[in-house]
Amino acid sequence: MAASPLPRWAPTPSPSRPLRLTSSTIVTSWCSWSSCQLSPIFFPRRSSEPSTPSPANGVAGDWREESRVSEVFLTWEDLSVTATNGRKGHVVILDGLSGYARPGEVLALMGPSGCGKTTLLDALAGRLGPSMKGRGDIMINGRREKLAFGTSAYVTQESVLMATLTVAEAVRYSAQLQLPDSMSPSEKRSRADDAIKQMGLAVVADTRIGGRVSKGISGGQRKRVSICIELLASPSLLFLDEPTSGLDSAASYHVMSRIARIAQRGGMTVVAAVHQPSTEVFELFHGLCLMANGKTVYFGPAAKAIEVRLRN
Ligand SMILES: Nc1ncnc2c1ncn2[C@@H]1O[C@H](COP(=O)(O)OP(=O)(O)OP(=O)(O)O)[C@@H](O)[C@H]1O
Repeated sequence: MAASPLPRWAPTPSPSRPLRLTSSTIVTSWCSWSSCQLSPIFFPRRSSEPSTPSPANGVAGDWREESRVSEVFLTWEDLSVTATNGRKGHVVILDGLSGYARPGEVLALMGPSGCGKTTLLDALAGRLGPSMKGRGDIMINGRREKLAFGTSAYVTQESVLMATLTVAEAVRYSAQLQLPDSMSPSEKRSRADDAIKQMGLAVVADTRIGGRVSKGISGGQRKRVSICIELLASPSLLFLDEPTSGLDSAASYHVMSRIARIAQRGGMTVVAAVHQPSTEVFELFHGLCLMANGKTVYFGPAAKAIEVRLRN
């Protein structure tokens, strides 16, 4: 069998399974944002949890049984990524990052262009390319486990949508293809229609998506269609790479507020790389991971980051 290009510790997708909480799932109790030590970096303390397998403590690093979880506490500890870069040898892209993302909350990854936001998202989502090598621990609910297929979704910067389809057609076709055979076509259609409503796309459901040649829905609506398609399988963990890039502040707010609301209602964990958000968008974030040169320079509540900045 060919070796997987993905790092051993990455949450790798696996064959389709229902999303249910199993007895093997440990739901760890974390300190609340407010009680955590602040700046420069803090890390959640776990309750009396069984020892977590990690290279550091010498426990075998093999994946345990797949977890089928309805809520995901995602943590990463001492996470580093290096890229093999021709003559230059190895380039360190991420250097010893630690952090976490919690159910019902949006964690924003911010920092200057090239600081490593997309690489961190890719590492957490198990999507590092073959030229990248990761080291460190990534844990799902306190354990190094595989995520069952459908538990996580990733929305990339570029949306790949067919210009000739209407919004409803695109989402319904995706539902027919993505959702399990155990669902009837009418259940799949109704799931698609619910997702369209949740993302505020009902008014443009019958409008063509459009493209460069034929004008269709707006850029913000297009972003929401891409996210809507990823939400069809009700993922517990959503990765978003620049969900607001190219949008004006009103459209950005519309996209992010929908995501924050869906996360809060459904206990979904969201990790989003975001560029220069407006104040209104920033206020939607629960957590902030501020990065520079592949390192974390602040990890904590987004609201506290402003206080820290004002104090210093
Ligand atoms: N395969 C690779 N080989 C070598 N260097 C790479 C590779 N992929 C990314 N990099 C470098 O790693 C750094 C981080 O890239 P990354 O895309 O994660 O940054 P980013 O913060 O998401 O940037 P942006 O905000 O511009 O999208 C950059 O300097 C980039 O050039």
